Amino acid sequence: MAPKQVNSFPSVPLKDELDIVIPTIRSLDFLEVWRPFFEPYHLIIVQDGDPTKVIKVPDGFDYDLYNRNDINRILGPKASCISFKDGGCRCFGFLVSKKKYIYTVDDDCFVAKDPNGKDINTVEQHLLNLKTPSTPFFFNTLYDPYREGADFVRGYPFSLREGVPTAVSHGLWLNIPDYDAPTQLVKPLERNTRYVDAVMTIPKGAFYPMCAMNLAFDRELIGPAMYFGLMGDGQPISRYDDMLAGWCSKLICDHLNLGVKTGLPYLWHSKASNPFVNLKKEYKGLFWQEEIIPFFQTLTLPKECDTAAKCYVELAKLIKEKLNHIDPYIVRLADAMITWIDAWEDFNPPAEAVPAVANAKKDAVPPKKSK
Ligand SMILES: O=c1ccn([C@@H]2O[C@H](COP(=O)(O)OP(=O)(O)O[C@H]3O[C@@H](CO)[C@H](O)[C@H]3O)[C@@H](O)[C@H]2O)c(=O)[nH]1
Ligand SMILES: [Mn+2]
Repeated sequence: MAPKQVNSFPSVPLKDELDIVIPTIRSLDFLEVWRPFFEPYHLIIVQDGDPTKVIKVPDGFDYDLYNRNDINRILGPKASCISFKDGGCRCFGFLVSKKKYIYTVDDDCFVAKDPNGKDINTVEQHLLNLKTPSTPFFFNTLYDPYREGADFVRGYPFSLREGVPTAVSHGLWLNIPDYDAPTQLVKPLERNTRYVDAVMTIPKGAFYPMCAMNLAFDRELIGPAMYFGLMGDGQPISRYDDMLAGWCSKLICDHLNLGVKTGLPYLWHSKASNPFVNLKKEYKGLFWQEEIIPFFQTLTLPKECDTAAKCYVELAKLIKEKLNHIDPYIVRLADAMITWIDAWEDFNPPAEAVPAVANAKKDAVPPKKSK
């Protein structure tokens, strides 16, 4: 029985281990309030919308900024799998990063305070979540057993106390909650004021609505599954970018015995997007999901799928085969999932790839600009 890991916050920023990916179609002024926590890290900014618009990055940050022209130049025909005019474009940042961990955050999210009035360093908490094990096979009723001041409760099998590696850390939001359009419409003034001091592993076999506003993950474990789909311009659906990635990544985490955590850290979500615009963007998802989610709930991947990429390719095939009756879009989506994996492997060659070829491809990506 392995000694229980007692976790403490990483003492220094782990800038060599983590990139921060920000999709934006507006402004990056929000970075000012995050400076104490974000400045040590490399930012990958994915500028959506009009590439001729100049989006200013506040001085002092180390960043690469990619607009649509860069994405097209770098990916060539494979750029077709990256959404345009939807926050899902952020997954381009996941593709080009070279770091083990990714933290992705929206540009209308700010630093929240904990009940003691202390500013919450979301990066630190996410790293802690990712660096400590998950417990998907048996629920610990005292929540995260690896946390200071907690442990496994009586009756928790000792054979399961080592836990499994954590692949995803899903943070939450105070103020504007991530509601769908119908809920936003009927509860326009509702604000989330409840700070729940807990981190929980989402049990194996359970799915969840993954929101990308405050999300971190281990690229090496689950990166290939973090594709944010074909959304926005020219597509029949939007605002289901992170939902798709959530369903796919959770199925694959369950298959590979990896963990997904939700809860701390919180951030402050400031902007309520227009519920009528959102309804138009997401309405197909509201009814498609009633069929898509049971598909994921009843799916078993073959045991030969022993990496996230292999699982993802198999999943794309099954989606194309089993869900194409929903809408012709599903076929395009499944094809785009394969294109994504092709692009992923151009930048992140599988271990068995020929080093010479892999290096040539990897070096073909000059960033647009960095400081
Ligand atoms: O066309 C676009 C629209 C937005 N973005 C960037 O994406 C994020 C989120 O945008 P926004 O805050 O307007 O969206 P919300 O309604 O608050 O939240 C949705 O976004 C996803 C979570 O991230 C999910 O779909 C919903 O929860 C901002 O950074 C925008 O700048 C974009 O790049 N292109
Ligand atoms: Mn928002």
